[in-house]
Amino acid sequence: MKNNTIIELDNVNFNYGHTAVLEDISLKVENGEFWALIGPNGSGKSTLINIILGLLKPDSGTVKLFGVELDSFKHRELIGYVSQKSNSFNSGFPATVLEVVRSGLTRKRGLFKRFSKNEELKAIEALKIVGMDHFSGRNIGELSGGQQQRVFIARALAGEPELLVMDEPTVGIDQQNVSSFYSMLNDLNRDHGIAILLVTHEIDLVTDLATHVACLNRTIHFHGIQSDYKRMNDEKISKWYGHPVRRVHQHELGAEE
Ligand SMILES: Nc1ncnc2c1ncn2[C@@H]1O[C@H](COP(=O)(O)OP(=O)(O)OP(=O)(O)O)[C@@H](O)[C@H]1O
Repeated sequence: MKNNTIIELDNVNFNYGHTAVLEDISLKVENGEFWALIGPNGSGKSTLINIILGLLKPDSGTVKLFGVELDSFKHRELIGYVSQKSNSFNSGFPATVLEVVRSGLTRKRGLFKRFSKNEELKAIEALKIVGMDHFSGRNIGELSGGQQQRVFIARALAGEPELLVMDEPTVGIDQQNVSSFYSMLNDLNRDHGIAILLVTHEIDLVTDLATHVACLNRTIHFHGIQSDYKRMNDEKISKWYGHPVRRVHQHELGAEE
């Protein structure tokens, strides 16, 4: 299903009771783009994701996915979702890495049928993409948070999505592994052409990866290409964030451009 515009929000409003949480949100995500959605705590990021996933209905405005109005959209398999709470299995959880990834395929096979060889290969392929194929026989609960999160990306990839939506997938992952996690997302986007919508608090690191940035605090304060976001001064960002923000630039970290 090829459609250049993957997500199209037009004047979307959403309230919890009498509290306005999202106001006048308009945003377009095109095929192959990598969007970082940033904003302070409580700014409406998860609410917006839930609207895109069809879990919440906007009070007004329109949402189209792959060119189709949300109410009529049937191809949920085109969207893979990874939440911040995926990586919290305890060590005794009785499922192997391969089983977790294969469970991403069940929608297509129907219950109680055996997995075909082809599906098994798809699951292994997805694990290879996230660099976790050598863990396929291990119990999911024995892996670190970062490794579990890669497995959940593989699970989403096994369904062959065209868009990957992630809500703070690096929560609980240590800093060293966060960088390699983001570089894996970069490969997914560039080499496999998968569009990404990533909710994150990592306003420095991720904006070197994302092609586009949307800044949300109840309404969208900025949306556009990464270089324009980088050019904006920190005072402007602090203003809509509601508290002082200072971005650390790569050259300050001594990293090569
Ligand atoms: N089920 C709910 N009922 C009422 N209010 C809610 C509900 N869920 C969220 N809210 C409120 O809506 C606002 C937006 O919440 P949301 O979780 O979308 O923000 P967020 O940007 O994802 O926050 P965070 O970065 O802290 O995860 C907050 O003020 C929150 O308290």
